[in-house]
Amino acid sequence: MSKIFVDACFGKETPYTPVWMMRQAGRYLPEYMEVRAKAGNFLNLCHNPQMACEVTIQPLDIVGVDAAILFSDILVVPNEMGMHLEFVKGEGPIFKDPIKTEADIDALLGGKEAADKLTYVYETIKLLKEKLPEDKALIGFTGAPWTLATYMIEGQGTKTYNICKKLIYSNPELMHKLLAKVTEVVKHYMENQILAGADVVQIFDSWAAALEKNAYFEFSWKYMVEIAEYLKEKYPEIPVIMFPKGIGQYLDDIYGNFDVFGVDWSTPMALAKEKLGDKYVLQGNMEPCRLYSKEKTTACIEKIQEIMGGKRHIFNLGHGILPDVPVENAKHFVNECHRVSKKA
Ligand SMILES: Cc1c2[nH]c(c1CCC(=O)O)Cc1[nH]c(c(CCC(=O)O)c1C)Cc1[nH]c(c(CCC(=O)O)c1C)Cc1[nH]c(c(C)c1CCC(=O)O)C2
Repeated sequence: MSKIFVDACFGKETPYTPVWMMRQAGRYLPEYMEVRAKAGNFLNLCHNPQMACEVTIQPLDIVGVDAAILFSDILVVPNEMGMHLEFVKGEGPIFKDPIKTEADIDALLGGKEAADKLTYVYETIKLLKEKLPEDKALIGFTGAPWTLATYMIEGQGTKTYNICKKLIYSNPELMHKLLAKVTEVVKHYMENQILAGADVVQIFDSWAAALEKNAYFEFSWKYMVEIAEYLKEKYPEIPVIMFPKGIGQYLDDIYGNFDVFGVDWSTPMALAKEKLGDKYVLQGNMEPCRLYSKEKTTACIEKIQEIMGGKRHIFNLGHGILPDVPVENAKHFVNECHRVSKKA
């Protein structure tokens, strides 16, 4: 049976435009909070395939999205490369011993060896393949090497990226050494997710907008394309989605072999269509805060539909759903995407 989401990723005609939401398995769902409480904490939940499988499926049953995204986190990768990871309440993720020197990079586990340690992720995918309805796609994912490196170097989330930028402008070779090492792990990580059963993969570059244009293409996009091209060469039937957040000013320079370009909420959809719509299927891009109003949600969905015309498009938010959004409004978003795009 063909999956509407996979068809849409390849730009094929579908009965309606499929929709999913970044961060769709998460804290706005009381059912998620229940499972997380049982797990004890967020990382335990990521490490437990049964529970991770359960929360991955929740948004399909509750909100009605067309694809499931594997429940995990981008930071399990540096964690399995040997960095101690903690999620501190109210502060987010913390690496207590951030990368500072070449010796720190050399000490990290690399390549397939590191990727093979993420067994709980592959177990979750295998369970999901048994449980998901045949017509629903499963999206695997990774963080982009640059976004992962920001946490590995800063030790936590950052507003200024000043330690990373100091490295980029004072010792670019060292930054490239780290990025190249993370890239090798991520290639195998994505490959392992595909072999376990992921139907589609997305690369999240959440902190793309931290870099000026030249630096962005040199320190981030190049590595994302390297990963995408590795996967497309071996697994052409698996769509690759790229999501570099906040780089609407750099669209003229986007290149590479991948299928779907994720448009964030700060980039006008019409601009993305003009610059990239012939080359890539576009995904996005409602401002997630519109979910606080059903009216504003409908208005935005109608506008996006008018621009995209139901062709070469996947509905999504322009970044993750926030924890205090009413579930009812998330359902409204999904229903409206289906309503406006349904073909007679
Ligand atoms: C930057 C980043 C991270 N993680 C991720 C990114 C890139 C995507 C993005 O930009 O949103 C990706 C991610 N994180 C999570 C998913 C699951 C799948 C999904 O539903 O999208 C995905 C795809 C679960 C999560 N990852 C996290 C949660 C919240 C943890 C909890 O349950 O308390 C979830 C559901 C925690 C997390 N994880 C991360 C941070 C900064 C935080 C804390 C911030 C916060 O609390 O929102 C790192």
